[in-house]
Amino acid sequence: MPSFLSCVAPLCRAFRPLAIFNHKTHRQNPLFAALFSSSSRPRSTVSAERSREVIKTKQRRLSVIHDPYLNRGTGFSADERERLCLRGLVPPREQQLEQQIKRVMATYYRQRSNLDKFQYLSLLMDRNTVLFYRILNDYFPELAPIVYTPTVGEACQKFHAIYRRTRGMYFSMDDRNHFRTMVYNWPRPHVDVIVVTDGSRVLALGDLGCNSMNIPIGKLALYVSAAGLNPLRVLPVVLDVGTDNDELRENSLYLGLPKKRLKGQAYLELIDEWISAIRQRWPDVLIQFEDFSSDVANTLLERHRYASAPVFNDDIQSTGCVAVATILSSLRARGKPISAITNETIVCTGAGSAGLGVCHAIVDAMVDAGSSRDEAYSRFYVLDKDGLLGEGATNRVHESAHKFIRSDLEDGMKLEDVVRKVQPSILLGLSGQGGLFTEQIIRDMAKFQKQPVILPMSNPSDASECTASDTFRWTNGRAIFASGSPFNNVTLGDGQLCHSNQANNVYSFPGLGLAVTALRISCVTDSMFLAAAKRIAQLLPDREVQNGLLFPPVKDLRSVSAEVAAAVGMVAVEEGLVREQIDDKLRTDAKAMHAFMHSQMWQPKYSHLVAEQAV
Ligand SMILES: NC(=O)C1=CN([C@@H]2O[C@H](COP(=O)(O)OP(=O)(O)OC[C@H]3O[C@@H](n4cnc5c(N)ncnc54)[C@H](O)[C@@H]3O)[C@@H](O)[C@H]2O)C=CC1
Ligand SMILES: CC(=O)C(=O)O
Ligand SMILES: [Mg+2]
Repeated sequence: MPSFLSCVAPLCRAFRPLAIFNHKTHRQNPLFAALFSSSSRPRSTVSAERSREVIKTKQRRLSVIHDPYLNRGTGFSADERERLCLRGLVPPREQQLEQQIKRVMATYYRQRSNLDKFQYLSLLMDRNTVLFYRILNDYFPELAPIVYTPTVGEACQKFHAIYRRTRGMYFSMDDRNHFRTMVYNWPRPHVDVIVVTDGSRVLALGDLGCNSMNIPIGKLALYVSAAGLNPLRVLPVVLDVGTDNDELRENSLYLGLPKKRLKGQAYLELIDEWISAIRQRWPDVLIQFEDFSSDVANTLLERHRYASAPVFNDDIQSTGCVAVATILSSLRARGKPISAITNETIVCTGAGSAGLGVCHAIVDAMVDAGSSRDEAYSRFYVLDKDGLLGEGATNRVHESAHKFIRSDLEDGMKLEDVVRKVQPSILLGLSGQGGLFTEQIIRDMAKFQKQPVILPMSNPSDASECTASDTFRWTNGRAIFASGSPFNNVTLGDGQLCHSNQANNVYSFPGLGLAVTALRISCVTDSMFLAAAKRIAQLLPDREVQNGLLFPPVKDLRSVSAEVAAAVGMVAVEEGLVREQIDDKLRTDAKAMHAFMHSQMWQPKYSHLVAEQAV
């Protein structure tokens, strides 16, 4: 029997010329109406109310302690100890979360390296879900660089060497034709978000094959911590389609298939089979494509974004969102209206999926601010490893780069020459090349612009095109700076405090996931990301923005995510993509939507464990 995907995919591909999702056209189309309104979940009306959580369990004794979601370590109450048969299995004195946090953090600080800290936190995550997320929330600015970029990069590189126990699911090319049964091996009935990678481009570290599992795990930890997704309902996935990383493939400790990467039609069919299997068990689940190399990232997004909803690519779309937010906020910092985005001159180094995703998102923002699409494209100068994309670049770049090809400048022109020639207001780094923005280039930027906007967005830290301290020194503190991985703020010799912002997609994807889950949004559209970007750019008062702080610090990510979720939710209502039945107040009142998103967040606290009778 032909699969659902094989039936609808050719029809959906016919709609691809609509590169920017036109929701009105799509809604009027019966095919899309059917796709986006179908659901296997029973409908219930959602309001801002939320009931207090009680967990019922049939488990007893050590199986309670060995289940990280039920385990409270020393924190079981007397009642729980009695009813769940835990007397004598844990030390006698009951402790509160605060005391547990104190002990865990003291041990954390004794870890010698960042990788040791990463491992220690992974073990905690395996042991006690609530304690892990409470600590991640309370110490977010300190711990995020460990569970996420930059340390997660090192943890991926060494995954085969430090592996301890499994988390998430692996679908390998040897499992083809079994995906539909394999999905039922996942023990939890509900999944809201899947982050999936094939490990073909992990940060700027290249092809890490099956070692990439820590990326989906890390991203999902951020979904839980930064937006309150339920940790029981997230699933990290690696598609092991081989690796072209010879060193890994030849290492006997490597845990993926020691085979070369699957390519071409066979690769696309494997992804089709996987998505179809996932949709069969969890029709509504949000699928986030993560760290797919640029040769497949766009193809996969276009193939699945309308055929299998909801799907998005984090590196293309959420990175675009945070870049637009950064630029809009930088306009406020420069004392300009945000509509002045149409006048920016942008040099972007990197024409991969992230670089082009960012450039296309900025084009959309310029069009939204009143520019024509052609005028918007003309504001860009995009470079790849061979220099400026001029007329000779047509054959070497992905078709999504064609609109950015310049006919007025020489193909392959060097970055320093481009900067001198066009005197950009914004310099974007999505090249993965650490140190690409040299002293000369940054000093030139500062010559041409009173407040040059310098955005080295590549990860991890070593791949950053420049550092915060160099940038502020070379511009005498005049630059507006945001990087992909975190840098400390910088105090210059004269005592001036310069803010280092983090332009990372963590500001957007968690909130998007919260909205999609809470409202059962059927399709992720580019207008949702634009609305989120505009919201993020307005979160801080003028006073702070004018001091160079572009958006709230990462410690406030939960409130940022609620704002993002509310913005996404309002767009979804307008576009007719909400499948949950919601009351009228939520449809019309942005404040109610915001309160609702807050109310939907999972909180890391010990809810009451109730012993259910085993049958
Ligand atoms: N801050 C954030 O939230 C995010 C950052 N990124 C980062 O963006 C970077 C790029 O990601 P992808 O586009 O997926 O990678 P990619 O490897 O597909 O693209 C890299 C691009 O940089 C170009 N390049 C290489 N050397 C260059 C040079 N000397 N000058 C100009 N261009 C050069 C390449 O030709 C290619 O076009 C990675 O470091 C990734 O970690 C990606 C997603 C989100
Ligand atoms: C942040 C991210 O998604 C990346 O560097 O790939
Ligand atoms: Mg990524």
